Amino acid sequence: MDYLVVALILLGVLVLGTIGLMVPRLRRRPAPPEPAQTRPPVVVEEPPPTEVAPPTDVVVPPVEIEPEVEVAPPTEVEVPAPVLETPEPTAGRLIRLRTRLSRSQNVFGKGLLSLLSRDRLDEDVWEEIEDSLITADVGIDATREIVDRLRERTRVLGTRTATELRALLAAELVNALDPTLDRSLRTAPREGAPAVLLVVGVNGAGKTTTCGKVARVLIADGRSVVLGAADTFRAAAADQLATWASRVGAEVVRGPEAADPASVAFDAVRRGIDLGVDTVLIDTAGRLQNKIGLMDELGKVKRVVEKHGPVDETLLVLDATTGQNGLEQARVFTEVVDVTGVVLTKLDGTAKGGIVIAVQRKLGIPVKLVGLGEGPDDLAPFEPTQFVDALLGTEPLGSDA
Ligand SMILES: Nc1nc2c(ncn2[C@@H]2O[C@H](COP(=O)(O)OP(=O)(O)OP(=O)(O)O)[C@@H](O)[C@H]2O)c(=O)[nH]1
Repeated sequence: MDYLVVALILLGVLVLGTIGLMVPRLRRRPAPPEPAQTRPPVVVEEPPPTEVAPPTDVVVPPVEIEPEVEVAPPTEVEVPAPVLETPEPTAGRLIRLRTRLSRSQNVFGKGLLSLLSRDRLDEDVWEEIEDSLITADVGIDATREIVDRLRERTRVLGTRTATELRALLAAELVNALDPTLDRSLRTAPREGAPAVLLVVGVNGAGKTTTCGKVARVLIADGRSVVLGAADTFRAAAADQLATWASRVGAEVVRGPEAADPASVAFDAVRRGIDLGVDTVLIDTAGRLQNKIGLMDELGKVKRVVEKHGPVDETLLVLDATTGQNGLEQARVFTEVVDVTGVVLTKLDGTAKGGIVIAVQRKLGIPVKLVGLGEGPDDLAPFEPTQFVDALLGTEPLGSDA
């Protein structure tokens, strides 16, 4: 019996031992792998108890939901085109500028008319009339002719009233300006090639300004233009020309500083041909020391340009304020190049409008354009009748003004 009890105890110990061995193993197997804890355990301190505020009515502002912004597809940024000026049409410009001309010629005109209003036209009065004309730069020869004719007609016609005398004087002045001369500018293209205009004259006479103004005149009349900056002597001249051109959307051909003027002129004409424009205007330098230098330079410009075709017009720019002295200088140009027309500038700045008559007589070349101010449109086609009327400061008689 004792053996049986001992055996049962042993069996019980064995069973319990086996269970004891199995349980830890079973427990360990399904346990998920513990994350590796490297930090030391954090001790969380309990916050001190806070007083809880009694609940209040919280006004929640309405949430504005922004409408979805439509993002436009990227567009190309448009650079605003430069605002081009619209030059005034040339028709009637002299009439518009008449006030300016009358103002500058006020003394001359008024003086003449008051002489003609005298009761008796004796020798002294005729002498005074002569002096007035000479002072106004009409020139001695032209003055004598004008006064002689006027005296003769007054005598023959028995003219006495101031109005009649004024009309006779105006007629003589117009006659001295030879209204039959062709004053048109040859600016129309020929056989598909642009007309070429050379602009020459002494330094400071207003060549660059005139080129700019003529370009505007042409553009106003519906023509297309290329400008050639062949005044390479004065660097600012090309910039000046470029400014004029940009205002009306014309192109300028310019060379590097001190470039050969002839090569710039040649390139300008070629560009004009390539673009198919109507007219190419070439600004030249005037600062030439002597006739030989002038001949060399202008002669070369002309020769080189003529490789493309003939020069249609050579405009001589003359400063009216330089009077008879300017005329002498101008004559040199006419000996060097074949001048086809005169542009008389700065007539607004002199009381000596009679220079127009002297210029035509001495040079034998028609005045085609007159400059009456620094403004862009202060250039007008020359018209003898309107000019004389403005010169005498009276209302035009029998003109279409
Ligand atoms: N009052 C007045 N000024 C004018 C007129 N024409 C030109 N001028 C002025 O005369 C000055 C000389 O003009 P430019 O065109 O530079 O003369 P330029 O002959 O080209 O001179 P260079 O290039 O030095 O040979 C400028 O200040 C013009 O504004 C005009 O009809 N009236």
